[in-house]
Amino acid sequence: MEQQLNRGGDANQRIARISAHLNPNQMEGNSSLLERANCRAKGGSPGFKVAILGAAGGIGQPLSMLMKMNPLVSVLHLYDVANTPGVTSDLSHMDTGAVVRGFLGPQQLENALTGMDLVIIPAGVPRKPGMTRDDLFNINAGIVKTLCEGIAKCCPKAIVNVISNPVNSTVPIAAEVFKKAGTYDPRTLLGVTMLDVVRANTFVAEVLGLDPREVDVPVVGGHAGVTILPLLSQIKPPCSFTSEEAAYLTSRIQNGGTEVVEAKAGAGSATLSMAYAAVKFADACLQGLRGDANVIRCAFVDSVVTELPFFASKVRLGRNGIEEVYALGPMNEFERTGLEMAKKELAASIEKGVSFAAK
Ligand SMILES: NC(=O)C1=CN([C@@H]2O[C@H](COP(=O)(O)OP(=O)(O)OC[C@H]3O[C@@H](n4cnc5c(N)ncnc54)[C@H](O)[C@@H]3O)[C@@H](O)[C@H]2O)C=CC1
Ligand SMILES: O=C([O-])CC(=O)C(=O)O
Repeated sequence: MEQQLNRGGDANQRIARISAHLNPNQMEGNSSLLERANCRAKGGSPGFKVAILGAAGGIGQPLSMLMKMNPLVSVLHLYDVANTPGVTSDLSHMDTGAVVRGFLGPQQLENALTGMDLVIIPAGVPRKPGMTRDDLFNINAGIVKTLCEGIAKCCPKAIVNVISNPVNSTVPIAAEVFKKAGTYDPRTLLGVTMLDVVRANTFVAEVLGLDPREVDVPVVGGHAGVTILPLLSQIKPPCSFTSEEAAYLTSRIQNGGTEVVEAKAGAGSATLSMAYAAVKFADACLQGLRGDANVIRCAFVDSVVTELPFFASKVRLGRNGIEEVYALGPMNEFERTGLEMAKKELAASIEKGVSFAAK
């Protein structure tokens, strides 16, 4: 008997294990017999530290689960103003490598952010039918501003993925906050437009009768209505479209978000496909940080490819975040007309974000 107990470690280790079982929440500030410092370390498993802000929401929960399954993640911090204990407890039972810790409320924001390599922000309210993304500005602008102030203070070098809408304004707000704090590095701030690419690949594959996994459509501009500009002429594999097909596909891609908002009939906007897209994008950022070559995705970034200060286009991701922002490439007349419409709306949305942050 004694031998068996000894095999299981000394008394302190046994108590620690029992206590861990009694208190699995891994919540910041939870007191129990077990201090986290007493846990047996996981041997410094390689990987990145990722924080999700808004982790208990419609996007946040599936996003947190998918990031818990990501082998590139060693530590996953889940922050929200509500419900993080339950989400953290639940996810902490998954037998994947990432260690999950939960953080609840503004007092715990700094601890949630300290030491992070990548911060993903899906915090904020979603649309209801009849609303535009810009209608979310009044609530979400302040949320993103406060969270970015925390990032500037606690992990100024982290890569930041902004999901909260309206992305066309929240990314400029984040940039202004970082500029004000003296921490702005345009290579590390990315508005997540991956869902537009995911939708474009899916809808184009439907029309062409292809497997969506074989299709790659660049989507440039921004992330709202006409600012979402799919470049069907640059699709891989190369394919041609009739003008009716191009008009149908462009409209469906631009209105994909509204399609989901209407189908959910008041219960929110895209969450599951967004979580999938966010993880696809976050994984690319982590691959870049790891030093993988040729990691290229579309994102809404600080840019000189047009006269606007921000624009979504293809970027190459690397150890410093964005290593290269690609020019838009050749466009047909339909796309050039779309580009002019996109730029007009984008300019106003960017300006709205910049002046909000200046207040
Ligand atoms: N970039 C994109 O492609 C997409 C963006 N979105 C946007 O993502 C945002 C989130 O959408 P859902 O997850 O569906 O909303 P949700 O309402 O289900 O979840 C939002 C979460 O944010 C939390 N939250 C609110 N204020 C916070 C704060 N100050 N700090 C931390 N967390 C806070 C809430 O407690 C909630 O858990 C919305 O703004 C939505 O428009 C949605 C789909 C696609
Ligand atoms: O449409 C919305 O409000 C959410 C969103 O950004 C999207 O699904 O693309």
